[in-house]
Amino acid sequence: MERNELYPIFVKVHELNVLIVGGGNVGLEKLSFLLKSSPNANVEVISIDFLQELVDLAEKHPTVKLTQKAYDISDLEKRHMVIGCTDNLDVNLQINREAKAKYLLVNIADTPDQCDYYLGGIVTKGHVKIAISTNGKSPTTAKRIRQFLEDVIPEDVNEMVLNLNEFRKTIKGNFEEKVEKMNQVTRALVNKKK
Ligand SMILES: C[C@@]1(CC(=O)O)C2=NC(=C\c3[nH]c(c(CCC(=O)O)c3CC(=O)O)Cc3[nH]c(c(CC(=O)O)c3CCC(=O)O)/C=C3\N/C(=C\2)[C@@H](CCC(=O)O)[C@]3(C)CC(=O)O)/[C@H]1CCC(=O)O
Ligand SMILES: NC(=O)c1ccc[n+]([C@@H]2O[C@H](COP(=O)([O-])OP(=O)(O)OC[C@H]3O[C@@H](n4cnc5c(N)ncnc54)[C@H](O)[C@@H]3O)[C@@H](O)[C@H]2O)c1
Repeated sequence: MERNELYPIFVKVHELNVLIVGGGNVGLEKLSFLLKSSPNANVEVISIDFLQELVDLAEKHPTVKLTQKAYDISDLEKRHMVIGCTDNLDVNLQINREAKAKYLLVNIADTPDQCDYYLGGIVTKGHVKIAISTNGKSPTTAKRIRQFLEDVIPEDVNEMVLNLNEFRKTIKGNFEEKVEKMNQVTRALVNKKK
């Protein structure tokens, strides 16, 4: 069977510069998911025209900038990541090519073979964040697993994180002793009831 070789990372998009090219339905979907998880993401959306819904969403997020123009290579200056989602295949291919030449991470929405990275389904419970990918095989499955986990993971998992964060500051000893202590107090979570 083909392996999933993707390596997930959690990116500080509020400290990076993200470019989205294309302000239509797909641009709106990608921007919505990005802002849902990262409301202060630094994003510029460049597009010939914009869906009104996308304009309304951008107005609620001061770190989102909209620029009305056709894409050209200069738009890739000072970016860390790029998402291309125009309705012009040639432009999307051009974005992919030009971004790759600059060693930028590029995603051409809904086009797995043109992506250096995929956007995933995301579950957020306070400080706990879980990202889901099906290796690009079934976004619908990623969405359903996201909905399932949102339902079954309790909201107060965040309390555990905060409590353990406090507790860990009180433990004395070397690194091994601390790890042992943290494992001791959380053991009940994984020991199944007999
Ligand atoms: C997770 C999520 C995040 C997000 O969008 O931010 C996401 N797609 C979502 C939903 C969704 N997208 C589509 C449908 C319609 C049903 C369907 O086709 O299944 C639905 C479901 C719905 O809307 O109900 C259309 C679609 N998408 C892709 C293709 C091409 C293909 O599959 O080959 C097609 C067909 C286009 C066509 O037919 O022309 C490809 C990609 N979509 C990905 C991410 C990446 C892989 C993620 C992974 O590894 O699993 C990848 C590879 C690239 C990328 O875009 O990053 C978000 C759910 C968020 C959530 O709800 O939590
Ligand atoms: N809508 C969907 O649910 C869906 C699903 C799967 C695939 N797709 C595909 O994804 C692509 C985008 O779909 P969409 O629904 O977002 O299209 P759309 O027409 O709603 O939006 C495309 C956007 O790209 C912009 N654009 C076009 N050329 C540009 C350029 N040179 N520079 C900058 N901006 C430019 C347009 O101004 C427009 O805002 C299409 O190829 C479509 O076939 C769409």
